[in-house]
Amino acid sequence: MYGNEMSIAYENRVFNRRSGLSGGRMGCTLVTGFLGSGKTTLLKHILNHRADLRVAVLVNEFADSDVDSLLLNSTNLNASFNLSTVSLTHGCGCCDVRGPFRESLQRVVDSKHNFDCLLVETSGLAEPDKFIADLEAVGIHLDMTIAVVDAESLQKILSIDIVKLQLQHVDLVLLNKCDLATLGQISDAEDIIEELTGGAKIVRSQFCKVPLDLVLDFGKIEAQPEVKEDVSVPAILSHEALPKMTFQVANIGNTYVGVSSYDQADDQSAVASKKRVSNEMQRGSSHGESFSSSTFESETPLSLAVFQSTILMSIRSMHGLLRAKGILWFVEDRDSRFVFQWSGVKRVEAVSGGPWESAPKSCLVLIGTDKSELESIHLQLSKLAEPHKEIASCIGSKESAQNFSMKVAADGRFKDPCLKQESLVVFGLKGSPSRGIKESQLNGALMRVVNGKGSIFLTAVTSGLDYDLQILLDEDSDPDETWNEIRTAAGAVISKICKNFCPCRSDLTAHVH
Ligand SMILES: Nc1nc2c(ncn2[C@@H]2O[C@H](COP(=O)(O)OP(=O)(O)OP(=O)(O)O)[C@@H](O)[C@H]2O)c(=O)[nH]1
Repeated sequence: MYGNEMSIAYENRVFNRRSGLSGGRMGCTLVTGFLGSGKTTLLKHILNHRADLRVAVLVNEFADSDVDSLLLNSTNLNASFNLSTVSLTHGCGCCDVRGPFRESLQRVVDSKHNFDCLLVETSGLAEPDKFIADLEAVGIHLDMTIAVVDAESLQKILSIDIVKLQLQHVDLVLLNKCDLATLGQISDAEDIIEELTGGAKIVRSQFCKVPLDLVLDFGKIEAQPEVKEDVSVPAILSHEALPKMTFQVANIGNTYVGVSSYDQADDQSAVASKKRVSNEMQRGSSHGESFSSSTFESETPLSLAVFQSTILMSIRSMHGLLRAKGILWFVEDRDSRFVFQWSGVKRVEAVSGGPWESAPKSCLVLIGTDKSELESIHLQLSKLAEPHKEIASCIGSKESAQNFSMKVAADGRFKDPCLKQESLVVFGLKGSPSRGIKESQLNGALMRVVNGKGSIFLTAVTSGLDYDLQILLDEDSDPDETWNEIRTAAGAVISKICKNFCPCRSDLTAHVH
């Protein structure tokens, strides 16, 4: 825990609780912000640094899959807190006042855990105001509403009405992803936010790393009496958002494909507030009249080679795609569970944090404005996941991979590369922990820069402090071109990170080179 993350008010609260002083209403921090801005990242940051604070978390998801719970790894998280996880399905916090959202809130209030505070992550397409009545109804006090904003992409998404609505009644704006944005983008975003919020506090952040007393109102967290832990009560409730209309379901072997969407014209059961959001979207969006989400699930591993050469290419060419996220299982690296993220200005990440803890499967959610684009990706994914495709899928090129490895090995800024599965090269820039440069910073940034250009798809595998990148050289890959692109991107990343994080830049640059 960082020294400055806990305020005196927090310490007082812990002291009071330990002294058995009873308290009043539970406080809530409502986290809003457009799709992919960094809301879950903020939640993870708070949970990782919460010390002994009893935090209940409620996640409201637009898609009909419980993917945020997977990405938050809530089962593990709760296990480490000695708590159980409950996933809630159906209903919507922002549209159904008597639905599961209020029930979940009531469960948090009634919980024997005596939570100190509640965090609610709204879906990236929800209006935060809609949650307030429910909080009040169950006796939870709204301490603050925080909007997380992607500094790099704010200007591009301003035409979407919900982006502006989400900024209307907030107390604090985390201007996030400042590592990706230029100084010009950051200051333009600050001007826009100031105008839209009427002067809310704005704090710049990278990966939402901010002191906890900025985002939790410790002053208002009342002292709660200590109680015996009841592990049957959840700390993290993953709450799926909108009742969906399924318009296509295919069943191929063990692969289940469902496309669902929220479409006002189709969904007569939508309640008034949801309809209003949709109508406002219609007016504000240049694409179609509503948002759609599609969920792909497969218990057959996908070919990484085909995924990068066809699916990713198609995804990149989609005009209406706003967000993609999920867990991927690849034939070429069966042991790794890749978390796939597509957000903001076509930023793509696929990071594996370790092996599978349950039966491997892929689950990918796409959210966008063009239903037909989503359907088309669906079809491609379902073909890719057909069991007989698995054998034919290893189409990497050993020769190209060896050629590429030799080039990496000759560049002193990189660690020694190795080959995995013949055509999969594992490589990465060297970090320098003693000088404050982490492998994860360098290689994470390198992955984002290279993947952002669109012709190469890097995945990352992490273990402890190690952060390796993987590239699959397929039959069409030109090792020289590939290496040139990665080498150039590496130079840019090193220079930016050295410039941002260390005053004695020349020293660090010399070391890394
Ligand atoms: N480079 C960079 N990436 C970030 C930062 N904050 C978050 N991300 C990445 O952005 C992606 C989306 O972050 P999430 O926290 O899942 O965003 P979200 O708002 O919860 O997304 P939805 O729930 O789908 O609306 C992930 O790949 C994060 O790792 C940041 O400050 N810099």
